Amino acid sequence: CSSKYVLSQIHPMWQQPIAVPGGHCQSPIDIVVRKSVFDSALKPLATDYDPETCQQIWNNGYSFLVEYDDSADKSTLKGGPLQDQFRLCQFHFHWGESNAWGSEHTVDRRLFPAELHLVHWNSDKYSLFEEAVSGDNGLAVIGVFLKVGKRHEGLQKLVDALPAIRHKGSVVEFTRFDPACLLPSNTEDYWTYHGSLTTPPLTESVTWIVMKQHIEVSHDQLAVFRSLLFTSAEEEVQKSMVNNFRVQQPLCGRTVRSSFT
Ligand SMILES: NS(O)(O)c1ccc(OCc2cn(-c3ccccc3)nn2)cc1
Ligand SMILES: [Zn+2]
Repeated sequence: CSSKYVLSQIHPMWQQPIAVPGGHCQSPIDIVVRKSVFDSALKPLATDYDPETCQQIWNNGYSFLVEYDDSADKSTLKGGPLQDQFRLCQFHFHWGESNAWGSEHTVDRRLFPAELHLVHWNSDKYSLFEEAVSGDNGLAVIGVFLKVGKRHEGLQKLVDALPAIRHKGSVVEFTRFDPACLLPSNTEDYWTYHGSLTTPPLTESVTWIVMKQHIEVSHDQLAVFRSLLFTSAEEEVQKSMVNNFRVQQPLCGRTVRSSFT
C-alpha cells in the first residue's frame, strides 16, 4: 500500500465511552485485588477444545477473530463460576500501539500490552450465539493478559496468518488450532464478575473470567498484530489496527470474586 499512508490515530469507535442506556454492568473494569472476595465454591476452569472445530481467521475491522464451528458441543467450557455448559465460538485480542498499554481489564490499575478473549455461549439455554448475546447468562468470556517476553510457539501459526488478513473484511481458512495453548498453565486462579461485551452491542450478558496468570509473547509477535488495519483495501486512508480497547467502566457496586486467596 505504498501510495496510501498509514495512520495510528484513535479509531472513532474507541474514542469515547459509548453511553449504554441503564448500563450498570459494563466492561471492562479495573480489578482492585484487595476488594475482590474469595469464593471457595469457585472451581477450576474445565475447557475441552477440539482443534478440528477451528474454521477461519478474519479481520472484522475491530480485531482479528479465529472462529470455531459451534454447531455442536465439541469445544466447550464448564466449571469455574459457571453452572451451565458453554460453547467456544471465537477468540480475538485487544492491543495498544505500544507495549505500555493495550489490555481492556487492568489489575490494580496495571495495564498489559494486550488481552486475549475466548468467547463462549450458553448452549444449555440457547441454540445460537446470536440469541445468547442478548440473553440472561448468555455468554462466558475468558480474559488472558499478554506480557512481552519470550516467543509463544503456539501463537506463531496465528501470527503467520495475519498478513493475509491485513484489511477489514479479509477472511482466510484457518484449521487445527488448539486455543488451549493460549491459556496460562494455571487455570485455577481467576477473578470473575458480571459484565458486558466491550464492543457493540455492549449487552450485559457476560460472565467474565479473567485469569490471574498471564501468557508471554515476543515483541515481534505483538508487532505483527499492529500491522493489521482497521480499514478495507478500498479506503483511501489506511489506519493501523491499534488501541482497539474500550475505556474502563464504573463498577457500580458489583463484586469481583476470586478463586484464590
Ligand atoms: N470484546 S468482547 O469479548 O467483550 C466481545 C465478544 C463478542 C462480541 O460479539 C459482538 C457480536 C454480536 N453479534 C451479533 C450478530 C448477529 C446478531 C446479534 C449479535 N455478532 N458479534 C463483541 C465483543
Ligand atoms: Zn474482546
